[in-house]
Amino acid sequence: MMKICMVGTGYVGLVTGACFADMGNEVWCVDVDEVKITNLKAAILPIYEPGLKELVERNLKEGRLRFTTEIKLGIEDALLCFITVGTPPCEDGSADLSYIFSAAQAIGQCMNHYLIVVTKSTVPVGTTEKVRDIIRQELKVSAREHVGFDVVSNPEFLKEGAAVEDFMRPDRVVIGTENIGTAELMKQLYKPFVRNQNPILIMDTKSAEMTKYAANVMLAARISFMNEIAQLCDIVGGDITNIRTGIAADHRIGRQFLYAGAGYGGSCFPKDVKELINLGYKNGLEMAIATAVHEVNERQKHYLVDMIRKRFGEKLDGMRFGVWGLAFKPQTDDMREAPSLVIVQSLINMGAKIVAFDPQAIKEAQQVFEDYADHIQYVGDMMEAVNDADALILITDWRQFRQPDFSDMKSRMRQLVLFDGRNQYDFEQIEKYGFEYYCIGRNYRGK
Ligand SMILES: NC(=O)c1ccc[n+]([C@@H]2O[C@H](COP(=O)([O-])OP(=O)(O)OC[C@H]3O[C@@H](n4cnc5c(N)ncnc54)[C@H](O)[C@@H]3O)[C@@H](O)[C@H]2O)c1
Ligand SMILES: O=c1ccn([C@@H]2O[C@H](COP(=O)(O)OP(=O)(O)O[C@H]3O[C@H](CO)[C@@H](O)[C@H](O)[C@H]3O)[C@@H](O)[C@H]2O)c(=O)[nH]1
Repeated sequence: MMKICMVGTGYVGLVTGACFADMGNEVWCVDVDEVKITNLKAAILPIYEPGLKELVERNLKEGRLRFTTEIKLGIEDALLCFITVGTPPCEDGSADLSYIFSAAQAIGQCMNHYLIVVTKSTVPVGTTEKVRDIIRQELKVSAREHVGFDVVSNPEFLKEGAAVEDFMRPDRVVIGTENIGTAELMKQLYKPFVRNQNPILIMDTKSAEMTKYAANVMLAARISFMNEIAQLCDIVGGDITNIRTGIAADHRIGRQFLYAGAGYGGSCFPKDVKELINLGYKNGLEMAIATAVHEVNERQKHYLVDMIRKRFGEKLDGMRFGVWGLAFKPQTDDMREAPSLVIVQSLINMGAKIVAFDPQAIKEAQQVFEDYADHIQYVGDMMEAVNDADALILITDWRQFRQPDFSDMKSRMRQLVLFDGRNQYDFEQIEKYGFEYYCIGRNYRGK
């Protein structure tokens, strides 16, 4: 059993804290957001994440997981303190490290015994050392210079929508430290999570920090690459789904993250690609691949809108578009950088009315689209979204959209036009019902 403090109780802090607690550790989750903490004490979660509520409820009840706004209380008995605050993008694309630095300051101000401070947030190379400097400085000010501590980089690789599963069974755990004792302790902490020969990788701090960016940008690059090939297929022919299976059979390429679609979104890929570009720029190196990954994704987010424009023209006044899926991916209510933001706003700006359904993200969407409220109607059932619609747009690949009742849709829609941003349907299946079908990288009409 280890005593652990999480500073920042968002996706990563809450999932990590709950999973550590579930393995028998004693965990305090700290956050500056009082409402969040009050709710969490009553097991009311700020996010939707499969399996997380049960985990929080169980560990709260059994006393291993506790919540507070007071960092002093959180680190009082702790041996490990994880920084899991946000690192959102600044205007220029660089990571905003102000939350990291204020967390480090707060830790330094109340630390009075040996503590290992772990940066789990995604941070650019050198940040963990800056955290060390800030803590050292704070200890000096409080004349507690004799208090020892260490810093470690331990980036997190969980995916939203599968966060608990990913944390409980990680492909690998990356630990960046130059200290053998700290490495050993971190290994002990993660031992229960590592199965099937999946490694715990000990490396230097800077490599650990960079590994996180390299992983995300590599994954984002696969998606942008497939999206670009898909757009080319729409011009010259070929079906991106065939091409995907054709290349995925090569073990060197593999099967995952090769799905063309409406573009990648979320709180990680877009910001991490931009930060890597920015880090290169600041250091005199043009990050040509990351730049292209970003640019292709921006273009991809407009691709469905371009198709709609080609089909219906510039002016969509009086037209009604059903939308299936608003979250940036299935199994989450997260709307950060979701492709739906670009698509819905563009269509409204062209005069359209939107009728939207998402299984989890409607509450989030209402906030995000506040300025567009007069032009969006939210419905609680996927079929309601297609009533009187001139077209249906599928943006997020929630499983429940996989096999809809096409004949019911046919009886409800004004025009049978379907824009599928996630290649969910077969042509034969769709055309049998008389739908005009547009998708990504399978639209070649000149055959
Ligand atoms: N969301 C993911 O799937 C994911 C996965 C891997 C890594 N990451 C990285 O992890 C970090 C956190 O991401 P997130 O999605 O969990 O963020 P989040 O926005 O969901 O949560 C951050 C939390 O930190 C709190 N906070 C801010 N300053 C604080 C302070 N000084 N003291 C205490 N709490 C404070 C905020 O109130 C918020 O609740 C980011 O760097 C992100 O890139 C995220
Ligand atoms: O083949 C694919 C796979 C994903 N996506 C899109 O890519 C985005 C990101 O998806 P995913 O990676 O599943 O979700 P995230 O929760 O953003 O997870 C990523 O970002 C996290 C935060 O850094 C990392 O920890 C994870 O390893 C990394 O996968 C979503 O918009 C998906 O729709 C595609 O378009 N095609």
